[in-house]
Amino acid sequence: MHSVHTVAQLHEVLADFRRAGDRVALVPTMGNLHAGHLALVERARELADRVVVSVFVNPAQFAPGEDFEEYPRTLEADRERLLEAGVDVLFAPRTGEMYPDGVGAVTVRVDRVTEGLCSGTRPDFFTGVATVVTKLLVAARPDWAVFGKKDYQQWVTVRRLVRNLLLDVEIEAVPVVREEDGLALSSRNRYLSSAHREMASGLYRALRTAVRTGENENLDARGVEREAWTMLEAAGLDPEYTEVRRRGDLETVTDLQGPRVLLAAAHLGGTRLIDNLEFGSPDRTLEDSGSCR
Ligand SMILES: Nc1ncnc2c1ncn2[C@@H]1O[C@H](COP(=O)(O)OP(=O)(O)OP(=O)(O)O)[C@@H](O)[C@H]1O
Ligand SMILES: CC(C)(CO)[C@@H](O)C(=O)[O-]
Ligand code: BAL
Repeated sequence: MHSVHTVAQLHEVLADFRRAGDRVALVPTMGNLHAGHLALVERARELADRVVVSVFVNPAQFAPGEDFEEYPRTLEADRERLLEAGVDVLFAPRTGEMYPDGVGAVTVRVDRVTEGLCSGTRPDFFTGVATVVTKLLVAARPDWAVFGKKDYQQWVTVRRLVRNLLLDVEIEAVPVVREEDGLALSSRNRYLSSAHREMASGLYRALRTAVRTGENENLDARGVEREAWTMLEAAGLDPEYTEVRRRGDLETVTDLQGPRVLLAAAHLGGTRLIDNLEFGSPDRTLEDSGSCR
């Protein structure tokens, strides 16, 4: 496995792959790798001849007061896991490499799909993500880039970004990987105390129960959201949002007729958790074509 830290080194390695006719998939991460990330790597290996994983804790997506400093940085352990997983290139740039003229010198802003949901408490988050993902795609020029549906609004944002910047890359999504009790794997789970870790499975339970109740009792979207909110509070979590949107493009909806996703964020102690559950009828056009507003 090549371990590279600069864009010039990355280009050198990629040029060799291209000369051999190999196709490349990129998996962007912030490191502290777990089985969720490895599912992305596995999908990337199915798609492409060569897999590049980036590990970069992107300062632009953290607001002042968020956990940029504390975010777990475990590059040596990450390197070992990627080697075992058969990854070809680990790209771990320093901040100056990604932001030569400083964070904020150039930004990429995606509108509409970034409104509401996680933007409610993290208003600049998706601009930070869109900016760094654009840079990573330009640096690596992959044929595919693979994202997790755990960060659902991020995935939709990236699809809209790629479509509207006319970037020649396919965005591939991987379903949420969960612990046995249903908690979505996330690097931030390690912030949870053991008592809160037990309570954290209440997030996915609330989503499942709310969807089931909505379908059984013919609730509308607002009814499902209220149900999820109540379930979260009953499980001892502090809800930030619970929202039903159209699956795949996050259009706002009032009813449950068609492809839907219930998304939620909730707090436990100082830890913020997000999760989502897709439901309703399948809509291949929304999910496969990258169609966005
Ligand atoms: N449980 C999971 N299932 C599927 N994909 C995941 C999961 N966890 C993370 N990913 C995906 O891995 C990629 C990198 O995510 P990231 O490095 O931020 O990990 P994370 O565990 O989500 O960390 P954080 O706690 O910061 O949100 C993203 O595309 C994200 O959606
Ligand atoms: C996509 C990403 C790597 C951009 O920093 C990050 O938001 C993440 O890990 O989900
Ligand atoms: N997994 C998304 C990155 C973040 O929350 O900062």
